[in-house]
Amino acid sequence: MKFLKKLFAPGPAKARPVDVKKRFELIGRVGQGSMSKVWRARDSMSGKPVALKVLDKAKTARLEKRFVGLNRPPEGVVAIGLRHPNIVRTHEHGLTTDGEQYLVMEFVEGVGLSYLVDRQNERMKTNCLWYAVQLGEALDYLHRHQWIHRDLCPRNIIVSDEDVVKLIDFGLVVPNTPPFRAPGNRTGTASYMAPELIKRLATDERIDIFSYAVTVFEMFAKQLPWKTDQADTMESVLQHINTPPRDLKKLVPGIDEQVAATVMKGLANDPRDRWPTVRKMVDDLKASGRRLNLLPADE
Ligand SMILES: Nc1ncnc2c1ncn2[C@@H]1O[C@H](COP(=O)(O)OP(=O)(O)OP(=O)(O)O)[C@@H](O)[C@H]1O
Repeated sequence: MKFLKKLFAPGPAKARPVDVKKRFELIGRVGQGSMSKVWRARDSMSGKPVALKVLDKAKTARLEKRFVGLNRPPEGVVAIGLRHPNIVRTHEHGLTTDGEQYLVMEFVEGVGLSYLVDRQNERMKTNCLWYAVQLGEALDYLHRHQWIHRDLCPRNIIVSDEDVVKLIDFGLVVPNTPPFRAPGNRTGTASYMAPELIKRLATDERIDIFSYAVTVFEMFAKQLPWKTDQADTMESVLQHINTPPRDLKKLVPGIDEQVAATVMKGLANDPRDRWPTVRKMVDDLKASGRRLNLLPADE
């Protein structure tokens, strides 16, 4: 309850809207997400390089309609409170003079996890398990702080030049409270959505465990657990929702049996058959990592 009170307590007096074009030197666009524009920028107040994310007003309003009456905290409010080495640090959030939400973040120099999944280069092969563990730590942090991410997938993850995994997008995060766990909308990315979410049943943090397992499966195999000729749509996902996933061990012949089994358990159709917590799944991956000598010495 304390958490809820804090979350919905009236905030400090509203900050003034910011004219981002005046305040920031926009060096170049780095990303076009489906909901926003992101720039590499320099903050004229601090002189520091930052990532500036400006959310599309119309698209954000459409998304908010899906949570009407639930008082969902906006992305900036969620992001500003997160402090974890595997979560991008948000320094500031607010409204632009055009009425758009903006976030100022640390700029992560690196590549998208989607790129590494696709390339399957030496770097990816050597670090795959280590990246998976780091991502799991970020998710465990979110769950311990009573959030459900709802959109975990390679598109929302950057791997820094120092091989540090950073979760970057909190646009669909919801509090892990009864109103948000009730059956309802299907926001997220279709191929990573848990069956209970697709079937519009009650959900909880185990939907993230499913998305995490799909992501890790893809990191090892380059392919999704379910074969599909079609794009990432709800229709194609509905076609395979009741069929078992492909066996990671068969798709990636050299993979360690325990690692493969850990990932497959995260993909169980019934959430009760999945890992009960992401902590348990990450600890299992970590134990394999230590046995196989695939983690840094201090892990
Ligand atoms: N802090 C950051 N540092 C460097 N690049 C970033 C940062 N944040 C975002 N980006 C880049 O901007 C892109 C879009 O960001 P993000 O995923 O947060 O936007 P979005 O509109 O919520 O996207 P979507 O809804 O499609 O997932 C990312 O894929 C990444 O390339």
